Amino acid sequence: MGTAPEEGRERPRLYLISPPVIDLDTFEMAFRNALAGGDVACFQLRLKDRPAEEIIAATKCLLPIAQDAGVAFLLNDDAELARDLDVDGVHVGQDDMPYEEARRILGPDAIIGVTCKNSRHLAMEAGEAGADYVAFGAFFPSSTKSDTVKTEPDILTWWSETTLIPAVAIGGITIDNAEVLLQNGADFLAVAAGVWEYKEGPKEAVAAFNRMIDKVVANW
Ligand SMILES: Cc1ncc(COP(=O)(O)OP(=O)(O)O)c(N)n1
Ligand SMILES: Cc1nc(C(=O)O)sc1CCOP(=O)(O)O
Ligand SMILES: [Mg+2]
Repeated sequence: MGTAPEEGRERPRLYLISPPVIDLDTFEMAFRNALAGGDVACFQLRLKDRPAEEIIAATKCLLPIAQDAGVAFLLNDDAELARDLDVDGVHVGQDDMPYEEARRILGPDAIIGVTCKNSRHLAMEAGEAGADYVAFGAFFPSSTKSDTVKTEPDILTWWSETTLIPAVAIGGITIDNAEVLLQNGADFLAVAAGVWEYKEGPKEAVAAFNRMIDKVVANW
């Protein structure tokens, strides 16, 4: 991972979120293509409200691919399933389970991220509790999730000046709108539709995000 020498800030990275519903046969190839496109830090399997068997089957197929590529694999919502499937961690929202419970289930080494919407208070709470990252958003209208809270990029500036805990930016992020989030201090860009629905395909989307990140970092 590269760093920007002037500020000692880590190079921001891409955090892929799966579509909420997938056809595994098709998605496996899309996933391989995405990971072949360039640097990806993390993948979150977010099969929203799908049966456990579907999540288990998708994890068994996709986890080895992520591991081969050095990409962390997180489940959305379900810490117990994350433990049982031996993935790298879980993302929990405010209506899922408290961070502390997820940590108790998954142990000290798991990656646990917490949704903080547009709330400085929630982020401080999650950070003090020990979250590995806090997620702010939605910064832009999302075609993937409807119940979002509009969030302004300056929360990322405040967070990056307040703490070293990484900030994940999420919600409607595309290659065309992401730069402001990087300029404000996002450590990770969490993206679903902006990759899976990119007109030239997921591999080119990941490549284009990485080119954009490199361009921004070069000007720090
Ligand atoms: C990285 C990241 N940030 C936010 C969310 C949203 O979590 P949540 O509020 O629990 O909503 P659902 O994703 O469960 O619908 C996320 N999943 N990932
Ligand atoms: C899972 C999720 N959480 C959000 C939040 O605001 O907390 S927005 C979102 C959807 C991310 O997908 P896309 O990149 O297609 O908008
Ligand atoms: Mg959730």
